[in-house]
Amino acid sequence: MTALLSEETRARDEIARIGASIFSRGLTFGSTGNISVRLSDGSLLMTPTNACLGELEPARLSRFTAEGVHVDGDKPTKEAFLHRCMYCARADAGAVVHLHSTHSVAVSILADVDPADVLPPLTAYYVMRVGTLPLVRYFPPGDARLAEAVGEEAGRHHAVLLANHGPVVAGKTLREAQYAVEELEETARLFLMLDGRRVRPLTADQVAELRRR
Ligand SMILES: O=C(CO)COP(=O)(O)O
Ligand SMILES: [Zn+2]
Repeated sequence: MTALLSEETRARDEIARIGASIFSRGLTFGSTGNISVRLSDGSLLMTPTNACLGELEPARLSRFTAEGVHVDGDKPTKEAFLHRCMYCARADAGAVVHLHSTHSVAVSILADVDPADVLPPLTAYYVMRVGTLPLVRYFPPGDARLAEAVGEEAGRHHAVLLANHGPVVAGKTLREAQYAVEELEETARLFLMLDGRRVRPLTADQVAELRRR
């Protein structure tokens, strides 16, 4: 019990710290975005709805039992079901981060991207931390159909891009999810910067070599 309590306390503090870091660097705005962590007993901590990621209070985070019952904290994010769909499909996921990071959102609005894999393999770190990125078709924020559509991709992909909305990324740890969503955002930025230029993405062999590691 003591070990579990300290695990929970640490997770609450980490959510607030990483939320503040994300917000202070302009990676999401206003009250957009949400973060969750799965504890070792299967219970979930989530950011409350309409909370600013820059000002999270560890004690007010929403907590769900492993069975999905909201037991304490403020009213949870409207994307709670979406986060749960990610965890259901990915047994190894320990955290999920959803942001409205500007360049990723911009790419989610482009008409001519490949919905099976939105961004090209521009850099090794993108391939290592994100890999492939399917576009999930548009549904309103918080809609059960959006969560279901994410759930359909989540078994094969830890990162997805919600059309006209933003990225959702799972990781084994919150750090891992944070680093992956930041890599996605920077790659989206590079992709937009390079628009109209001739580019030399990694070759299929180079991508395959990174995946074997
Ligand atoms: O990004 C958001 C919805 O997609 C923010 O919603 P919440 O404030 O309910 O977490
Ligand atoms: Zn959102």
